[in-house]
Amino acid sequence: MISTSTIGFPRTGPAREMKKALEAHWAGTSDAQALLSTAAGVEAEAWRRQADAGIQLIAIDGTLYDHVLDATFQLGLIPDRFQAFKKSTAASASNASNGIAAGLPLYFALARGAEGATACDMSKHFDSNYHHLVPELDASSEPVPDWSMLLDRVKRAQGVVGAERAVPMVVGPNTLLGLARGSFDRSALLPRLVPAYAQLLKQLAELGVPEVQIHEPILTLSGSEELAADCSAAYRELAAVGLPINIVIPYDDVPEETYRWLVELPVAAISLDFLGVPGADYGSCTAQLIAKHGFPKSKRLGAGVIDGRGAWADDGKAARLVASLRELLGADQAISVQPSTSLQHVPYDLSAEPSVPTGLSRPLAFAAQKLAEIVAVAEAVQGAAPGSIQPLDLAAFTGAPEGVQRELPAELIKRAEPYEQRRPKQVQYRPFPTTTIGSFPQTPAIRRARLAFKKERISPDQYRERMAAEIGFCIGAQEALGVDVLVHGEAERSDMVEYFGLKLEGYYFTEHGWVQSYGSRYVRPPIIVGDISRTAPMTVHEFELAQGLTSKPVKGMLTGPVTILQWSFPRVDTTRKEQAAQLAMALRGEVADLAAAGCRVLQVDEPALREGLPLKASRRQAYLRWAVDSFRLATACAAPEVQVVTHLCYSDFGDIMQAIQEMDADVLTIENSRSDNEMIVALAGSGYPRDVGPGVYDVHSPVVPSVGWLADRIRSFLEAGLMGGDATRIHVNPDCGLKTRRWEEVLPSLRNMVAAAALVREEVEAAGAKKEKEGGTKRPSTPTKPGAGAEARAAGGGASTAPFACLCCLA
Ligand SMILES: CN1c2c(nc(N)[nH]c2=O)NC[C@@H]1CNc1ccc(C(=O)N[C@@H](CCC(=O)N[C@@H](CCC(=O)N[C@@H](CCC(=O)O)C(=O)O)C(=O)O)C(=O)O)cc1
Ligand SMILES: N[C@@H](CCS)C(=O)O
Ligand SMILES: [Zn+2]
Repeated sequence: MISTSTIGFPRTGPAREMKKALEAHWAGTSDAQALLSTAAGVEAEAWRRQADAGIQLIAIDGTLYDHVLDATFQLGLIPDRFQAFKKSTAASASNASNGIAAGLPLYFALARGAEGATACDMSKHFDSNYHHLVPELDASSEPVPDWSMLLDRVKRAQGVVGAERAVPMVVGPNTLLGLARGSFDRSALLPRLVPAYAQLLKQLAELGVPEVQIHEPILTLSGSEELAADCSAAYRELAAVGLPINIVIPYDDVPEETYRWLVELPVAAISLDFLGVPGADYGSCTAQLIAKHGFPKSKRLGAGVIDGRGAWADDGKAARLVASLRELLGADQAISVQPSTSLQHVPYDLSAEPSVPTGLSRPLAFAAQKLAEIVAVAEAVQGAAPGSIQPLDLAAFTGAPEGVQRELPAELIKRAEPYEQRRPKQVQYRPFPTTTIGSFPQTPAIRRARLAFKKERISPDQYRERMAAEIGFCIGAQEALGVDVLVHGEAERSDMVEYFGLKLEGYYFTEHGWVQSYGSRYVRPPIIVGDISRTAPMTVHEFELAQGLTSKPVKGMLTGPVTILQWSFPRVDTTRKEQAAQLAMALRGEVADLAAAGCRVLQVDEPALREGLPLKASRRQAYLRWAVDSFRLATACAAPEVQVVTHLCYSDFGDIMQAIQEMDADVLTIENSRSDNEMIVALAGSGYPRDVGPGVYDVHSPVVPSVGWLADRIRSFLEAGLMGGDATRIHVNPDCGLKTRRWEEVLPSLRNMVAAAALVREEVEAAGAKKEKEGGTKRPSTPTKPGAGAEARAAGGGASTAPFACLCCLA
């Protein structure tokens, strides 16, 4: 009764075929049919690999961009602003032989935005570094399902692996609603979605699939216990179709109360995550839940025991776990061995790596290797020899445990002076100072140069010169645009985490270990294999080059310890907390070196701070404590005069406002533009007392925002009451880095951003002057808290023309 199954596989292709095909299609160099044909090839290759590995029930995965978008799109839940695309899709579908191809302009408009329609918001998928597109719903949302994409995929899969092994997968209705934004009543909308899913199940049954996987990770969240009645009703209706359902719940254990009713659902199989987050200091409670409450004999237990999102091989634990489940539930209990999450979170195949250091090739496992592990575990347990899988001695290759930074030293996490005292000593700004988040376009030329350097076709000196030229160009461009606080552009960083991993001791790097981050954007997470330390400065050279070219402040630019950890594959022999502390100590050295090199504004990005938040409310405080303390450990050595900026993006931060304040940064730049000022309202509402740079435009869209549109955004910050209307404390910047954009988009976008800031600045100053004239009231842009003295002096000396008043001007 032990079988094998998957619940998702990398959708990238072994050699990033999907990325290349998508980018060619968007660039207009390949048509829809070429894109669909590449996608079909990539999908077939993935299914074939799973079949060849011996997996019995193969999840029929695949997407052109994002699987959550696929569900929203096929349910026809299209926001009104895309009406024009909807109509043109309908028109071309009626003429075209291939309706899927005809739908692509609308599909990609939802994903990437288009003229007149901003893209759907993008958000972290649970606590992973994958990003889904957020469904937008309202009370009147009515599905208009067309499941052609999925049905077409299933038919193709049946041709590859046989009808008996091809298991379709779809994001479930509870999860879709749980991830959606908008004003709607979940209980009212669910019954409207369910018939659309039932229609899919009927069509799948007609195709002769053995079962369907309905992915419901939303059931891992605290609060899911309240879904009992709605979810049970929905699954009763779906089960009535007669197609066996496997409800798949990855990313964490389910809350105990949820487990109680989950096992009663009329489904054929329940797939649970037995592992949770790799390296977390808390474990998954799934095995305990089963031990305590049992598991119904009538259903198959999908045992997610192979780590779907860690890079390490199973160490024998999986077989032991399955064997113990079998002992508990009986040898007649149907159990399927499978990954804890979709394997989309790990690279495709370790054997593609040209050089894996000795001692690592056995313990590491990517998607292809994990398939073999699934089969080996099932065979071992079936053959009653779970011990045949040898445990690994992790300490043997991860270095001496004595080197581990176990605690965060309390005396090192406080800055020398409190915020109120140090902020007046830092760089002061005119109203609406403009800046960017760090990266500028990673052009094909930059990537080619890096490749040439790696392949030793150019010397280290030539590569350094190339990067220096990029920095020069970048500084020149920002000067010409009139940006106030400059950045060096991050040309030398292939990725903001990979770069630091490469410079730090304790990491292993892959050459082909790509993992999809969103759409056509992939990352190569470095793998932590030992204790982490810094052996030399990592960013000082580039900072000095850039600062040497301008008198405006250039931001020192670092990635924070939590983000480096979160976007690496962590060790599993020590906790994440300990690894974050090691990273923080290494970064602390860099902060000191940057400050010594004259850095006045230091940005430490923590976009993954929220991503690392445990899904269960009860586990959050402990995480936030060490996460915030790690950031402080890295930054607290900065002198009071150094302005510490942090940047957060890719998440909603409403529920960690307190932690954000505790980071003790002087300036917070935060993604904002896709979420309708939600963050601004939250910040204004909480009376956040420090400088804020809310993103004014979406960096994921190729659309160049107009001056008028940007000015409205900036005005809306004042209207929301941000910083009490003190415009010198409201920084104007894009949502995130510009590395994915082209200069042709960046230059006009930034030009418009600077112009919009100037426009609203003039308005604010004119309004202030008028008020002053009328009643001698204070100018709205005059700060009343820290920085007031500096601003007053700067204003006296012509604040509206000076880009900023720096420390030396104030001396
Ligand atoms: C901020 N984000 C990040 C996340 N995670 C990270 N680890 N890093 C992040 O920055 N998570 C949240 C968000 C997600 N956002 C993004 C945004 C952009 C990307 C991205 O652009 N990824 C690139 C990666 C490309 C890359 O690193 N390339 C390497 C190798 C160069 C290369 O591929 N060379 C080619 C030949 C090139 C040629 O001839 O033109 C080759 O080897 O074949 C490099 O630059 O050195 C992407 O393009 O996908 C990711 C996440
Ligand atoms: N400094 C980084 C932050 C990304 S979250 C960048 O600009 O790309
Ligand atoms: Zn960002």
